[in-house]
Amino acid sequence: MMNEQFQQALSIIETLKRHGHEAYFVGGAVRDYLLQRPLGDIDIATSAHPQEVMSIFPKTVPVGIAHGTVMVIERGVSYEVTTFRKEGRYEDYRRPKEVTFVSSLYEDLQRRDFTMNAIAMNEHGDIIDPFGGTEALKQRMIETVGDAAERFNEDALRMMRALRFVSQLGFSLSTKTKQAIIQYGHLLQHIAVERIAVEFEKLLLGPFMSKAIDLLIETNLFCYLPELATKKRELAQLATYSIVPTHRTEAWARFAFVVHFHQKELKKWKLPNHFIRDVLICLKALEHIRSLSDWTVDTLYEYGPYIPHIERIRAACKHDEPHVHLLLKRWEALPIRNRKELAINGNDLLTLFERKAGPWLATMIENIERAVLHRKVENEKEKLKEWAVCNQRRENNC
Ligand SMILES: Nc1ccn([C@@H]2O[C@H](COP(=O)(O)OP(=O)(O)OP(=O)(O)O)[C@@H](O)[C@H]2O)c(=O)n1
Ligand SMILES: [Mg+2]
Repeated sequence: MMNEQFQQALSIIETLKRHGHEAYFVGGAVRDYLLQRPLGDIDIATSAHPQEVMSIFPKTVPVGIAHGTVMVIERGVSYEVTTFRKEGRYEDYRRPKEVTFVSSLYEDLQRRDFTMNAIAMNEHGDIIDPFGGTEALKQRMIETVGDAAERFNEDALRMMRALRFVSQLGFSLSTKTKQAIIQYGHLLQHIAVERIAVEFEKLLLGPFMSKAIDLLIETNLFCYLPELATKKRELAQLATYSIVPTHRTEAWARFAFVVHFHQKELKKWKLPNHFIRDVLICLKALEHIRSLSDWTVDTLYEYGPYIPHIERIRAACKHDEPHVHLLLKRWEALPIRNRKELAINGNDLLTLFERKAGPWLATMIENIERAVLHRKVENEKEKLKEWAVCNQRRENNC
């Protein structure tokens, strides 16, 4: 029978039905349920209009009223409830500005991207599958609903979605779907970079990333991704890596490292600045950490929280085993993990030397930090004071 997440969501369907509307589970959750994979968000399609949905449920957020979507919150879980619709007028190959609500589930499913995503399930767990989605799941095949050209012209992002599903599920593209991507790949130029980046990130994180990257190359879709048109060879290199990234920072940093992206290129992908900063830290580390022996007391200390990312990327690029656990143990065993753990601070030193703050202070703290890290002195306040005074004398003598 239905799993727990669906059971929880059942009350939403039942409430809608009690008010005389049709309602079904649709989209990725039904697909993943049939594949016995962990479910993401649960989407519900209904004949009720957004205003009706908002009046029926006590807790709702109008997240996309224009597209017919209302978020319903029940017992702390949010569900996207979307009115049966077909896309309206298409502008510039992006999702339409307006939608037309339709009365039947069939028409709603008909406008969805792939057959595996166009399966509905009712409150009894019965499957409604007018486009052969379950068969496609069995065949492990990604196939557009109806005419591929139409589906990709409605929303060109769907071509990226196809490849990210390849990466996540290991499925193949049907011949007609692949041909259409080759033919309409250029439409991706009309899509907001942020939306492309979301799909590309999922592609980078998938267990079948290599297969997806190979298809990105085979279909020439990579030509329409920011800063990648000239990076065919580098992308092909990325496709040879077998380690599945465990984190988005790791995924992007590995990608950036292989295709030689720097700040400028990462900005073109419109990634948030704080995230770019994290990726750049990993890239800097990868320039000099090439083998396990490059992990020294100093590099462990410098990159601390980034060690897992960096080590996994290093290993992936070298077709080597990552030694994350070992390195984290070594990192934890360091006398200090960051400057805040020093048993002495700036104020202590100002008092000790009866001097005004100045550049000398930063140098002094850095010297103490290095000395503690390399076990030249114990991390104890009195010992550090003593060491600081001696250090100062030594400096003055030279
Ligand atoms: N460009 C798009 C985006 C979405 N959909 C439809 O809307 C559903 C929900 O979209 P979304 O949550 O973005 O994707 P999922 O398929 O649910 O994948 P995930 O599990 O990653 O959320 C999809 O299954 C598909 O039926 C579509 O037809 N065209
Ligand atoms: Mg979803």
